[in-house]
Amino acid sequence: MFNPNMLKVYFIAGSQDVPNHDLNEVVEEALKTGITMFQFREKGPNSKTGIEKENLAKSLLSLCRRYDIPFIVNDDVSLAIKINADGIHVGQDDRKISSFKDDFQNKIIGLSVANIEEYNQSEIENVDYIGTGPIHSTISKQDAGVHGGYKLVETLRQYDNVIPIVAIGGITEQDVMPLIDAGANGVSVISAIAQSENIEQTVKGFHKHYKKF
Ligand SMILES: Cc1ncc(COP(=O)(O)OP(=O)(O)O)c(N)n1
Ligand SMILES: Cc1ncsc1CCOP(=O)(O)O
Ligand SMILES: [Mg+2]
Repeated sequence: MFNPNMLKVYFIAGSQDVPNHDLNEVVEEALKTGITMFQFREKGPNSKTGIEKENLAKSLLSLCRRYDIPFIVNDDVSLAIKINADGIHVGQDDRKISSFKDDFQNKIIGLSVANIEEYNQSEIENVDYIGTGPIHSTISKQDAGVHGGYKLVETLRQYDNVIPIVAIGGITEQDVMPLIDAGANGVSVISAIAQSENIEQTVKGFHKHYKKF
């Protein structure tokens, strides 16, 4: 089911990231123009909860299905199971993968890993990819911690030359080449797409840099 090419232009968003727009419209535009995976991250100030969150998740899931793009849920394992999402992304402080991995057979499991220490304490054998960052400073996650630059990816790639890595944190299209050079398989972005005034141009801009490889 999982293929590392899915990490190339991995869009992450929740309604809080598009305060003046309908998230369904933003995600549909991004799907139409070539994102390779989507993560529903409804989290932080002004995000939806309960039935509103669930209904939004369901409508975004059906949009992703229409474009045949994997729909991943951030953090909320119960929601992912309930709506039959294509996968789940968890961090170091979220639920342990061993506690839910049986429910995600043939689905995608992503884990945030920022450094070797986190790598060594993680159930790497149970994950399809790792999300590494923050590469740069970010406006989209208040507790993202100190940004570590391309070196974060380089260090993890030297340690494990197989695990698919997606970079995250303040990424724009100019970062694609150096991140791929550092060993990433793709980039994940919130604001570069969510705040774009021309989503088509932005998504195609990311893809353009892969064509140089
Ligand atoms: C692809 C990807 N990588 C990293 C993260 C961050 O996950 P986490 O550290 O659990 O933080 P929250 O996103 O839950 O605030 C991610 N979501 N996606
Ligand atoms: C979820 C997450 N994890 C580390 S940085 C980050 C936010 C990425 O958002 P942006 O692409 O807007 O910097
Ligand atoms: Mg998390």
